[in-house]
Amino acid sequence: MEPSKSVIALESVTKDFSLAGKGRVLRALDKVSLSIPANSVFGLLGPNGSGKSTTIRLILGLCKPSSGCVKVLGSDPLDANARRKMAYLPDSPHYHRFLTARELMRFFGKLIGLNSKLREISSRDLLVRFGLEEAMDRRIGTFSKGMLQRLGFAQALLGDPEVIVLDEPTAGVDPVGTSLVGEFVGQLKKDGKTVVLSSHSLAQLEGICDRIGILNKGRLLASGLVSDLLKDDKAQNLRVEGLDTESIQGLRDYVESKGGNLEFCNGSLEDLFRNLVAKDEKERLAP
Ligand SMILES: Nc1ncnc2c1ncn2[C@@H]1O[C@H](COP(=O)(O)OP(=O)(O)OP(=O)(O)O)[C@@H](O)[C@H]1O
Repeated sequence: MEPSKSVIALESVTKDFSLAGKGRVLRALDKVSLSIPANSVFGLLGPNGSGKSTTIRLILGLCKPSSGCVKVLGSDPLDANARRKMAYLPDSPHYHRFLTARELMRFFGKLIGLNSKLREISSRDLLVRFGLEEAMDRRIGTFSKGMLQRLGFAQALLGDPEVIVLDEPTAGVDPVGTSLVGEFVGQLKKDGKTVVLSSHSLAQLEGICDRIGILNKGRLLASGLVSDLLKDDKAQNLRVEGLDTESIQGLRDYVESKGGNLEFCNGSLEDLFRNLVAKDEKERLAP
């Protein structure tokens, strides 16, 4: 997709950080280009230090590229109009313990400029939607982790944003919380939103994202539709049970000698990720 049609576009973005006192720079992102179309769920994957948070910060306008260009909804991420349509949920938001859920929603509603009527209606609707109806007048300090997670989702949706950025939404979350993230993101997609999320949890992202970008040491190794990337990946699995390698080979020879085909299925996102990172590491070591 052309960058102009993207909701989020990075064009050859490099981000260098100067290392204080060392007179050197650290290249956190190296000529990264990616394009995220409207109504997609884009997962940023990568090992520690690969540049996921830096990419998110650039998209949110919290830092500027050293070179290259970032556009959100066709504008600079610092453009007030673009910012109004963006929401961000950090991995572990810190809310004031003494506020009630409703007060917190009012507070954020005020911050984003909702008038008092809309603030009240949206706060209530969102708290109800995320199962916090009974708890909306309780202090946040008494909330369980799951309730805090749901409150975070409700807060992120105040102002009806078009683009929602979730930083590591599945980090440190149990399987119930993880499936809630899946449901939440699935609903956002149905509502026509564009979602960007980062994670180390490959298996979880596979069910949630329709597009991914894989980063390693600041380089974007692959990006696109999960289905296309997995189709292209050379690592495929043969799904058979109870056979050793020799028998599988025998089975393959036999089937092929009869003019038949063995059924292959796509590898997992985990395989794709591991293969790409291993290949990149090998290339970096090559003289
Ligand atoms: N403000 C900064 N000053 C100096 N170096 C930085 C700064 N922010 C990030 N870096 C470096 O840039 C690289 C990419 O960091 P980034 O936080 O984007 O990676 P990440 O993929 O989000 O990592 P993690 O999964 O561990 O959170 C790392 O080497 C990091 O140390």
